Amino acid sequence: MSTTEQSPVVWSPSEDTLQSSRMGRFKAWLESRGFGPFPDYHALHQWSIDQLETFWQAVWDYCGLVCETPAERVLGRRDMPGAEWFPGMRLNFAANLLRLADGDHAGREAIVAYCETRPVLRKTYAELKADAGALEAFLRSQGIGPGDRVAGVVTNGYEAMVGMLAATSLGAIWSSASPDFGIGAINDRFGQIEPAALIVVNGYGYGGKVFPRQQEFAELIASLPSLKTVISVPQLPDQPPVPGDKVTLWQDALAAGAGQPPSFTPVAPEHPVYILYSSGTTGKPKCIVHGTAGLLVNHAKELMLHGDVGPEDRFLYFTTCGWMMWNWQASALMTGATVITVDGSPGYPDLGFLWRTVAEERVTHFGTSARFIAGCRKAGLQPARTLDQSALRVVFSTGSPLLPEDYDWIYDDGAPKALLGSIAGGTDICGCFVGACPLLPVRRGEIQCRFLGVDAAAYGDDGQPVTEGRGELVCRQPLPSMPVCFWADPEGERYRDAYFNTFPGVWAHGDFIEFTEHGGAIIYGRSDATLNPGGVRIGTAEIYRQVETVPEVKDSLVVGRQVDGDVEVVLLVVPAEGQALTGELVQRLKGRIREGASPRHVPKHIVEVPDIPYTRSGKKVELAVARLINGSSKADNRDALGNPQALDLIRERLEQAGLLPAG
Ligand SMILES: CC(=O)CC(=O)O
Repeated sequence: MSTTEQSPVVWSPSEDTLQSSRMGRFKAWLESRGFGPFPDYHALHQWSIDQLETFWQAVWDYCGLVCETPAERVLGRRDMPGAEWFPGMRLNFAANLLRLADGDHAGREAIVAYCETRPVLRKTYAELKADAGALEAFLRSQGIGPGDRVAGVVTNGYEAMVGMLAATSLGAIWSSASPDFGIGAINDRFGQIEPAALIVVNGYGYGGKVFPRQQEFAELIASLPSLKTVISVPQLPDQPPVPGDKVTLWQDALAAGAGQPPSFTPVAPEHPVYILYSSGTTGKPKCIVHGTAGLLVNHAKELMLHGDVGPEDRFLYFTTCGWMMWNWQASALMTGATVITVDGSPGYPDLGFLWRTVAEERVTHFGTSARFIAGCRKAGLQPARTLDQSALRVVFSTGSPLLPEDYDWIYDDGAPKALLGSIAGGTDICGCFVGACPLLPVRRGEIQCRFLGVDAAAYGDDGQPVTEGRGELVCRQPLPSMPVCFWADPEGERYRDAYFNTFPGVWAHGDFIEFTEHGGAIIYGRSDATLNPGGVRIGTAEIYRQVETVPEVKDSLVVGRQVDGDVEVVLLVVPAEGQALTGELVQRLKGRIREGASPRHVPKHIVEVPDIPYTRSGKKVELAVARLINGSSKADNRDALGNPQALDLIRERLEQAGLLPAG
């Protein structure tokens, strides 16, 4: 079957969208300047990678980004790693995020913050800017300056946004973690970057429960001697603040700086704006440093052009401050949209909560994870039938590959009128290589396109492009949001090792991908987790696609077990509520995998387990289970996992099944 038959069109842009979406207008704007003509999106994409410098300057100009001193050119050095973007420019990140905060837009809602422990908070652009200025003034009074790290242990709410804007306005570097991280996990991150300031909540709410954390956070403060000042956020309003002599209350910090506007201190284009972290499942997380201009221009392209987000829109991405989607969400401010933040459990009080919020808040762009969409499908939710979704135009999904059945769910019961934008990239680029486009149809099971300015391809092991079929996702030309460096990696060795060792001079992302005949993409999982039974490379998502649409299966994880120089496929299954892995279900799963994928994919062993381990940003940790089953001596960093006890239970079950190596 061709991919056209496998991937029918499930959504098409209207004539109006083709003309009036920002992407449509950008295309027309370029054509009116003598570029093109571009008969379709793919022609525009080709031009964007052929004329990389003209393209990125056009994004900068069209999106209305601001700088104090323009760049001498778009690209200095072109090498990867080490490409030099916008040399000579001086700019400020927060000034760009707040570029529409004055004039007519000042009174518009900038942030609507939903929180399990406090009432909904609504703040205008004028208020957000004023609070960012006040907090910046307080930070400065504490001796915080450009290049210092300001760390946040915060929930996805108003204070996180104000903290980030205050820090980046003064030229400091923002880095955040979620307060449900263990102290060890936070220390693994912030201990490396030595923050000068910390903004920390006194606890948080999740799933209807309250988690006070003052004592643990006091220990965290004691373990970070670099701190000059700490600001305690009253996330649990009835609870005491985080104790300590460096601590100022949030409201006192704002009062101290009240009336001072943000300075919007100009910095160089490569000046770090964010430090993000790899998941760190073995050893300490890598500290990934993102530069100001590159991240900004790439987010402008992704949000305004690919996402079609603008000043009239209402944008909700469900995330925590420990995931790069938080930084992505924050950049929606530069579009002038209202950002609706939600902190707490996506399933509290029930799975319908986010969908109801989308309807009540007239959200135009709703972002979530593939896991959440699959959960809604499995729970039989039908938001499209019961809620007013007339405002909703785009649903974004990321975190893991979105199954074809989840496209069906969105278009039957979820949000049938919306463009379903499956987007993929990651922390490494704080953005996407492939994703949504308002000018293209959505095909079942396919990501719509390569993003503009992204020279993505699938490479075979020989370092040549694969024209048909699967390969390593690579990027052959510099992308502005590739990291400027890793923290504390002066020779750039860890950075090169992470992305440029497989194919010198070419970014290898670590995803196993196929580009389709429509110019779309399908991701089959992480390339380091691919299975090789009989020497044939299989992506883990190929098996999840078959297994996770069986109603009796709640969750699953697949790994390769090395036996006598070959690989056996081992599938772990968490049965749905009230179900068990019976002999009949095992046979049905095998049959389904054989038919839907191939006989090669059929697992040799299928084992029932109570839970699947996930990273803190919601990704299955296949490699930790692979290490376990293959007796690897590499130690797991349990702090990196959201539910480390799942690994212990899997160890027990694998042992009972005789699948662990002796000794
Ligand atoms: C955009 C992404 O790729 C986000 C993620 O999965 O981490």
